[in-house]
Amino acid sequence: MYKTELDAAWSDACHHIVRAGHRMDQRGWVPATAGNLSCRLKDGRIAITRSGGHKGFLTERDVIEVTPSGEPLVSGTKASAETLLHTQLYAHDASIGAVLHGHSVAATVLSMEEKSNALTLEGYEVLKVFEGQTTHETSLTLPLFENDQDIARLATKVAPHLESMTMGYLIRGHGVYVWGKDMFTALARLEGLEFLLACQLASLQKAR
Ligand SMILES: CSC[C@@H](O)[C@@H](O)C(=O)COP(=O)(O)O
Ligand SMILES: [Zn+2]
Repeated sequence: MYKTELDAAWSDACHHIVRAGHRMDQRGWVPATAGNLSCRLKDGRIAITRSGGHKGFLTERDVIEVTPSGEPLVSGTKASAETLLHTQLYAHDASIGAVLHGHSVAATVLSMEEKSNALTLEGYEVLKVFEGQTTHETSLTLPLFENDQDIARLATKVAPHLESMTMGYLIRGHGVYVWGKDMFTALARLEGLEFLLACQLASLQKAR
């Protein structure tokens, strides 16, 4: 492949990340510098947001390349502190092309209210936004992991569950990870999920 084609693919990946970051910010899912976004190019390169950037003001310059084990390719650049949670998903499943992480109010509060190790959403029409669902008479269970500032250690807690997870998981008091075959799919899943989490939060508040 020629360098210009490689660069065009990189630009495209950055564009997807930047647009998704802006949308997540507009929806209130990534307050201040919270959240991180990545995608994997067809040639295997991994593009991820740099650590500490505001996702509402993302530009192409805030996207950096990391190796499959999460090391920045260019020294002096600092990849997301949670890069390992992205790269473990890419390593686990070759069909994953994008990973999104947000810190919405609903994901944060519900993950603290739920005391078990999973949160189940059921009976909602919007469950049908997820592929393969044809009725509201279904449920989606998201694994829920304890938060940990040691991301390598957190990744080891997530690892045994990778095989059984379909599209995402929650971290207690922290937020949500969602993935898909490409950025459009990951973003649509996140949007569906955030809607359901917001509904669940509203019914919890009503019940009190
Ligand atoms: C600034 S609060 C959120 C961070 O601690 C972290 O959880 C996060 O999502 C963003 O980290 P980052 O290193 O910018 O990718
Ligand atoms: Zn986070």
